[in-house]
Amino acid sequence: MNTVISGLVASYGSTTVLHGIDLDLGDGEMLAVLGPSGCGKTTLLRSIAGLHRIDAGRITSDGRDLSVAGRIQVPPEKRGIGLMPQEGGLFPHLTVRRNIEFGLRTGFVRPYLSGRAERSRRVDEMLELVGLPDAGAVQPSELSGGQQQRIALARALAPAPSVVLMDEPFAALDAGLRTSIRQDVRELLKASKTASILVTHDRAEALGTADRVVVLLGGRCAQVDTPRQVYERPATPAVARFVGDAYFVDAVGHGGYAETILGRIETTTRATGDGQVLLRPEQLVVSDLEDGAFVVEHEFFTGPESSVTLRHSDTGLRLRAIARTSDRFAPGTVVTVSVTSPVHWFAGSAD
Ligand SMILES: Nc1ncnc2c1ncn2[C@@H]1O[C@H](COP(=O)(O)OP(=O)(O)OP(=O)(O)O)[C@@H](O)[C@H]1O
Repeated sequence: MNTVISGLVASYGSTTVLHGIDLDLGDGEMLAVLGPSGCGKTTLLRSIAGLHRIDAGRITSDGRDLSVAGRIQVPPEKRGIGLMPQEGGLFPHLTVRRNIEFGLRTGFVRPYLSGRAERSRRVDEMLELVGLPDAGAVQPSELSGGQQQRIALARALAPAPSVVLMDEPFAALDAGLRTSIRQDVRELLKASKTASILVTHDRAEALGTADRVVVLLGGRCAQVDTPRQVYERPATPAVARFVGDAYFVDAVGHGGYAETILGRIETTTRATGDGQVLLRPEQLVVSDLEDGAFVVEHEFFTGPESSVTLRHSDTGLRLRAIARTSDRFAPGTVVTVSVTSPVHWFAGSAD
């Protein structure tokens, strides 16, 4: 186990922001911390980096204490942790080579990287790793946003940290570039076997990039799990809502299925008694049948697919479904809604 956080409590003055976080980060693992604005994501990163003094709990790396509340506070530059801030934070007046070297001159330096020739070789190695072998002599301003992020990663990785912390590193990039650069960054971190924590409030970024996702709600870990588990088997209704569009429908469980106003639906876990099922838009299929129980309210064309909002005629329940753009659903059309895959079950009420 690489980095272990136990019982971490962090505050600003008398306001507690993190209320007892337990987390572990395995060797080479990529963890995404996903949560709404103000839930404490940056505070968690700053605590791990040693930039924020914790009030209770402990942070260790490879068995070494980095922070123990009230007793030990290893300074940031001695933690063996690399930081990749939002928008890269490259020094504009230094060449790319000098930017990467900067991390090798300050802070924790591995003995094998302490000589001048070794440092120079390491910079070349890092430029090669991030796919920009000839960029050493240029100024950061001559590079695109995506290239600057690669250099920021090269700088963070140069001292061979055991962990790299990334705070919304792709926020300033446009949508298309974001998707490709985050996969590049993931591959680079995996290639160098470096563990990492990515802070984001972008669901797709967290679910599509990390090995495990930490859903942080109100300064507490609501769930720590693989992206698929977090999405398909959320621990609580609040997690379900945060990681995707979620609709809850009253149901009565009968073992492997539940009875609902949409009919009998298979459940992923054993369902008994009163509860609710979680429906995601992509699980719903809309069919144009005159005896259906739903009415189309709106149809939004988004290019590859259409988003159809629906209302149950008797109960007023509203759902959103994803439909093929070749199927047209005009407002007012009477339709049936069926569920294509097993659904997640919550015992009791989801509210
Ligand atoms: N220096 C500070 N002094 C006082 N309160 C702070 C300070 N920094 C953050 N906070 C408060 O602590 C809480 C958590 O902040 P934090 O920046 O960790 O959240 P976040 O999840 O990273 O938010 P965002 O996604 O908006 O960056 C917020 O309520 C914020 O207002």
